[in-house]
Amino acid sequence: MAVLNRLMWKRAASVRIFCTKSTDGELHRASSALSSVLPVENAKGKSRNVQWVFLGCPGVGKGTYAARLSNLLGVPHIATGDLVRQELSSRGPLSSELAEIVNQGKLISDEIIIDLLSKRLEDAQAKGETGFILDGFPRTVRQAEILEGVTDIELVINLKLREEALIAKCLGRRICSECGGNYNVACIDIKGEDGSPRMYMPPLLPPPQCESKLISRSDDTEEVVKERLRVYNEKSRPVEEFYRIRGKLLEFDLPGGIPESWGKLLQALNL
Ligand SMILES: Nc1ncnc2c1ncn2[C@@H]1O[C@H](COP(=O)(O)OP(=O)(O)O)[C@@H](O)[C@H]1O
Repeated sequence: MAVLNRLMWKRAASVRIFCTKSTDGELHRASSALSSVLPVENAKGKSRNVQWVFLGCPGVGKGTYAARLSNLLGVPHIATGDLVRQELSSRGPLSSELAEIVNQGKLISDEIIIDLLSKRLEDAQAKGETGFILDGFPRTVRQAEILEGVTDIELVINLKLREEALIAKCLGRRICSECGGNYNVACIDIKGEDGSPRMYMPPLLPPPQCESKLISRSDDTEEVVKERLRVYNEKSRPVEEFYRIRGKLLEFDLPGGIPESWGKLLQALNL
């Protein structure tokens, strides 16, 4: 109970960030909230609760592979993009401000994202979940520094795919508005050129009961996807280097769709 009280108090402090202009002090409060809920047993080797991060451009498939690994290893898959979308659909005080930023393809502030992540980790702690696979966080060097300051990330998997495939994959993405299933209607077939092999990614079509209920994300338009790629190169590419110099980065070039890539990814991860 004392732990919970402490968390609630820290939450109250970090929630105030929503109402005020951000300062380093407030970011510090948010990162304290984050450190108070991150699991520590892992570092002591009590159990194998992986603490992994997925990096990669929009549309590369971070969510797909992180979700599969989360099922396989029994650790929560925490996608900050999902946390942002939940906040948007809650129609809380922040939602219109966040919608504008997300629909322009920009990043939301480090303070807000850390606060959303802290709340999710509090829920994980309450449910007794241990370990995590983070997807979409960290996305700036500042976020990476904060995370590195509060926990020991073991491995960072950097998924890579050619840019023409990334755009087509984002534009083909569909979600079932009823069951939440993720599908992709794009059929990607890029001819091999200059020594690079042909890349074929078949569509991932929905079952008949979902077909009439498919929706697209509002930020998956061509203009916004291009802006998200630009922002990735500017703000998130340096995060790859941050982990590379710390010896934590595993580069993984996706050879094609899920059937072709999944087994190779498991091999690369020694699973
Ligand atoms: N770590 C983060 N820092 C800042 N903004 C974030 C972060 N994670 C998600 N977002 C916001 O949520 C949006 C959707 O995130 P996500 O689903 O991970 O997108 P993508 O498909 O571009 O990887 C991002 O474009 C950004 O506005």
